[in-house]
Amino acid sequence: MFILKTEHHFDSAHFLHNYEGKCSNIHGHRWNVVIEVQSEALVAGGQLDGMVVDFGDLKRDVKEMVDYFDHALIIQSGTMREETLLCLKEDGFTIIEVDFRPTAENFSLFFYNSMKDKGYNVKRSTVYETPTNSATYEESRGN
Ligand SMILES: Nc1nc2c(c(=O)[nH]1)N=C([C@H](O)[C@H](O)COP(=O)(O)OP(=O)(O)OP(=O)(O)O)CN2
Ligand SMILES: [Zn+2]
Repeated sequence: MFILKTEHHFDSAHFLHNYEGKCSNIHGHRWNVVIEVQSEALVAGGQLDGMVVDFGDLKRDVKEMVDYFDHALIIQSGTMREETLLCLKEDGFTIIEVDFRPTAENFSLFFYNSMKDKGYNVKRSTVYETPTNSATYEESRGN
């Protein structure tokens, strides 16, 4: 089995709704996203001879997916008053609403599925919220 790994980061703010502790306040992270794709076989012949996929293509797709979230305030839909949201947007702030609580775990699943949707055979997706805290999503064996 061949496994290719690439990573890219984004800098964004978030908060955890219904959380008791400092993470209920708006704060920022450098989120590092590590994507691994797998294949039993290598391409034979042509430009991709001896590769699973071209690192260039893989890196471009991960960057594109991750850059969407860069320099934004990420909020779980329904966790901020509409008036507050409107004011922030009117004042030019970039707000990205997601339909999940923005935890490292949920982001790892989100990026796993996004890469799968792009056609990659994803092995696992890991999201670092801090240099020492990360969450990984991978499918259980048998799936
Ligand atoms: N299982 C999870 N636990 C927590 C998550 C998460 O995504 N998954 N997220 C948070 C907060 O977002 C928080 O920012 C991270 O908390 P913490 O580890 O306390 O952050 P720091 O490293 O910045 O802590 P310091 O001790 O102040 O350095 C909470 N939990
Ligand atoms: Zn946080």
